[in-house]
Amino acid sequence: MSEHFDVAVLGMGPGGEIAASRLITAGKRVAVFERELIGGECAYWACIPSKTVLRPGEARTEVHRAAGVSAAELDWASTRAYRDYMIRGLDDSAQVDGYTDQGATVIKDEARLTGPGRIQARDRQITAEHIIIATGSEAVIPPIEGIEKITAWTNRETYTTRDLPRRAVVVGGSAVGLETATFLARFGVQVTLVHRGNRLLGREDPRVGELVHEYLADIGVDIRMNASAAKAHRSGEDSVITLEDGTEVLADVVIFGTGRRPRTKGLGFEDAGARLGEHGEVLIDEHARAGQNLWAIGDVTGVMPFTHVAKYQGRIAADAILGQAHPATYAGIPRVVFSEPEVAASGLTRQQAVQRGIRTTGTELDLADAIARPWTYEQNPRGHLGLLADAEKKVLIGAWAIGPQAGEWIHQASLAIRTQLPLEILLDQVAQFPTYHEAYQAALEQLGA
Ligand SMILES: Cc1cc2nc3c(=O)[nH]c(=O)nc-3n(C[C@H](O)[C@H](O)[C@H](O)COP(=O)(O)OP(=O)(O)OC[C@H]3O[C@@H](n4cnc5c(N)ncnc54)[C@H](O)[C@@H]3O)c2cc1C
Ligand SMILES: NC(=O)c1ccc[n+]([C@@H]2O[C@H](COP(=O)([O-])OP(=O)(O)OC[C@H]3O[C@@H](n4cnc5c(N)ncnc54)[C@H](O)[C@@H]3O)[C@@H](O)[C@H]2O)c1
Repeated sequence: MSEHFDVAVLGMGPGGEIAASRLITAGKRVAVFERELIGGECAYWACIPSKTVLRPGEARTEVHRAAGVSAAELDWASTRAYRDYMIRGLDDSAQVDGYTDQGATVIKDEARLTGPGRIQARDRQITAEHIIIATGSEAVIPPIEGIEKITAWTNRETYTTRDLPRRAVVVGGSAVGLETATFLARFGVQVTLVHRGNRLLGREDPRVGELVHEYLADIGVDIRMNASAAKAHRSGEDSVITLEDGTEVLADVVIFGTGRRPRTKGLGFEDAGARLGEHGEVLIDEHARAGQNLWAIGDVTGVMPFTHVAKYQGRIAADAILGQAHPATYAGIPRVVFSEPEVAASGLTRQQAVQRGIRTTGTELDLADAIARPWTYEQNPRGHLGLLADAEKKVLIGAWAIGPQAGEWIHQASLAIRTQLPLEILLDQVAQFPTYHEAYQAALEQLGA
């Protein structure tokens, strides 16, 4: 006999958690399914451990760069201990109890859909009026001949490792690759970064890639551009990657930051009415609807694979189920890479704007030339801000920033892009002196806003 619920949530990463919590609070009868750990990739193997282990290196850099303070040393054993605390020792029993106490039915098993409104988890049959698919994504390792012979890690092994390797090859020059290279290099690991594109962070403005390249090279990362990992073999203790031009790079471990794929295979989503896109993602409308009473949120949708987007879509879907539908809009959502210093972007790149036929004006500001905060913050100050405006509508359409805490101060641009705030209002904003936010006024004046 099957059990019936108002809503079933498949996958309890950040997207599933937000949706489930909202629905439980609204009094719905909710069943949640999780095949691994409640909290998902983000909480145990991705955002949380990576940002936790990046922070000591960042703090040490700040100590070294601030005038009048010295002697900061990194300690892997205590960093690891704090990381393990932050990832709850890979134990989600408190989360299971928490949801159970709130009245949800927690099923720690893999679920698959067997038809509209029907779910199976092991031998348990469940029906639900609404189903939310929140099954996330999984790391992709490119098909490389000989890969089985080497020590190959993804983010999972990297961010739960007990011991640091002495030498690492990091494959992929996007968010995972850059954050991983920064973390390891800061802890004294000899890092070679192999990237097949001609610039790092290839989806961002080319200037961002250039600046990131300089900063990463400065901390000792050996960067190989236009280089694709073609073959792999083991030589004694070494894992060896042969690049397409025949060059060999060797290390104790090869870490892949080569993208992720939506987790949809074999889960019966199409039988329940969902349509999958060319990368296997569940296609959704602006309410996160994937079919009749079927919803999808987070990485599985392939819309913007970030935790803040998974959480946003969780709110969108839950509100639609609760009869308070409001459409999602993805304009101006920030994209931050927690390298050193941080890289942040929002809205369109110039290339994307041109493709949409927008006439643009843009500017780039070296923060040290324009504002005081970088100088009071550190010696030899770092930081740039780039702004892109629609020349006809006179609104901001894109922004990028590199500098200490850029992930915090990008939000001013995010809000302006999202709300299409007129440039003249933005220019009339008065930022606290001396802060990084002052860069916006300087850049807007340079832009001739
Ligand atoms: C190294 C790394 C660092 C990152 N850092 C950041 C960051 O700093 N900021 C940021 O915004 N994003 C970051 N991301 C991206 C972020 O991790 C994802 O966007 C986010 O986890 C997506 O959330 P989700 O809920 O869609 O899926 P997930 O977190 O992937 O969770 C999905 C859950 O569903 C479960 N599941 C899957 N299939 C089933 C099934 N059939 N039945 C039951 N359960 C199932 C899984 O076990 C998992 O727990 C990072 C990613 C990586 C790899
Ligand atoms: N701070 C954050 O918000 C954050 C941090 C990490 C990851 N993430 C998210 O996680 C997802 C995965 O990130 P990612 O960096 O793994 O994926 P990605 O898809 O952004 O980038 C993968 C990179 O690997 C390169 N690559 C692929 N195969 C290669 C090969 N054989 N040799 C050399 N280079 C190769 C690609 O050209 C690409 O640049 C992204 O969507 C990202 O947004 C977010």
